[in-house]
Amino acid sequence: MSKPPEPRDSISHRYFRRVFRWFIGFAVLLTMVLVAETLWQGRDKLQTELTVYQRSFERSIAAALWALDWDKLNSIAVGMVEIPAIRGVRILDPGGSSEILRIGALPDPGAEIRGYGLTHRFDLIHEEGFVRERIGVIELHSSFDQVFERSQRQISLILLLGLLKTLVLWWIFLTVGRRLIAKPLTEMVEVLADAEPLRPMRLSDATRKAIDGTELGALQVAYDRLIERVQTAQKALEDVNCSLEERVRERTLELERANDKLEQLAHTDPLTGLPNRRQFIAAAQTLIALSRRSGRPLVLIVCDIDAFKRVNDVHGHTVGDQAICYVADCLRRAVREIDVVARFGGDEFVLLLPDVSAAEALAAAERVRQLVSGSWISCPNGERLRVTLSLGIAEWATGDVRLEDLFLRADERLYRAKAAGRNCTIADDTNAPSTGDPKAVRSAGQPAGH
Ligand SMILES: Nc1nc2c(ncn2[C@@H]2O[C@H](COP(=O)(O)OP(=O)(O)OP(=O)(O)O)[C@@H](O)[C@H]2O)c(=O)[nH]1
Repeated sequence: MSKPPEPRDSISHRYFRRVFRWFIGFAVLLTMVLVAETLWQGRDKLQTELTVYQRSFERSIAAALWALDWDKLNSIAVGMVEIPAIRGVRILDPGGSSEILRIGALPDPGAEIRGYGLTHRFDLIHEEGFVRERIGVIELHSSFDQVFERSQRQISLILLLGLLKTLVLWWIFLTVGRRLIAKPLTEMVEVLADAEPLRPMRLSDATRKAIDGTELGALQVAYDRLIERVQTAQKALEDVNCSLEERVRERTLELERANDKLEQLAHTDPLTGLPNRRQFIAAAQTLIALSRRSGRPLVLIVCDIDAFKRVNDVHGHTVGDQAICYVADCLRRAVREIDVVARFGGDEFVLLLPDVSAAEALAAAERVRQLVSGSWISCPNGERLRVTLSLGIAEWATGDVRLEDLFLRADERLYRAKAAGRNCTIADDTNAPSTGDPKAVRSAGQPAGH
């Protein structure tokens, strides 16, 4: 199980850090606007309050000024300055240039900030009947502290709510972002890190639900489809592999069969199915070696179809082949299982008989000769063809070294059998052909096939 790569940062953190940088900037700006608006409203309220005080005091001040009652004027002004909204009172002459009375904190004449609602100035009017006369100008001064004092609660509330709003929003964004983005992504990474190769992404139900219909959901579906395609391609590859393996197996079998056939052909005579010269020599070497080791007898019989050239000439090669097969069949039937029978070439056959005495070998040779001559071959023209064999026998002797030594003696006896008139067997160096079958001696002077 491989450990998933550790991310350097959380995507939700990074994403929301960036979002909040902008969000906080905007929230601060908005809060500043709200604070400014609140201060502006505070200034308006102060203005209204000063107007209310103007209405309350203007008559008594105007009366005291008309009567030039300085004590009363002074006590009214002192009383006014005790009101929290009024920091200072100044009474000017009707032209508004010379100061008549000054109580409380007042800005220097040049430093007055008019238009900000901190100084409320109005005329003092004396009315008598229908006569209205301006007898002076009065200024009520306030300060920004008053505005702040009046707006303090509201501003604190705005700042507190702004902070709370930002924190709550930050928390909501992080929680939702973690649930919808960071957690599914982490699970995807872990699932992929632990997944078996070529298996679809197995996510929990909660995560599947959370990413359903989103880019992450699409990513998971795309991954699963990719795996499906890879699986299909892999299956196709396996099929191709299987069929290739099957074809290779078939080809190997065919080759093995062909090799067996070749092997068989290399050792078998194709016409008769008997072992050929090559296989006979190999078998003979083994039997000779066994015989030499055990000291048990081993006999070679060489046979040749008599006047076979004439068979070919008179009856054609097909009948000649038929005759060869007939003789091969007789040989097969006449010998034991352990004996080796082979077609040595042309119309010449050989038999190798282990563990037989000279007499038994001669009997076997005679059995073969009689079997061959005892029946006939049906020719296509309806004629009956009888073939005979001449045979030479030689027994492995103590002075023999090679197979050729045995062959020399057997061949020489075969020639003598031919010379003795054919259809007979010669088993020794006397000139007498085998007389086991009187017919053999009788037919010796006549050519085969007649
Ligand atoms: N039909 C056929 N003829 C073959 C085959 N192999 C060799 N021959 C013929 O067999 C004949 C062998 O003749 P020889 O053994 O020399 O002489 P022969 O006529 O048998 O006379 P003797 O051996 O003296 O009795 C030749 O004419 C070859 O052409 C074969 O596979 N089929």
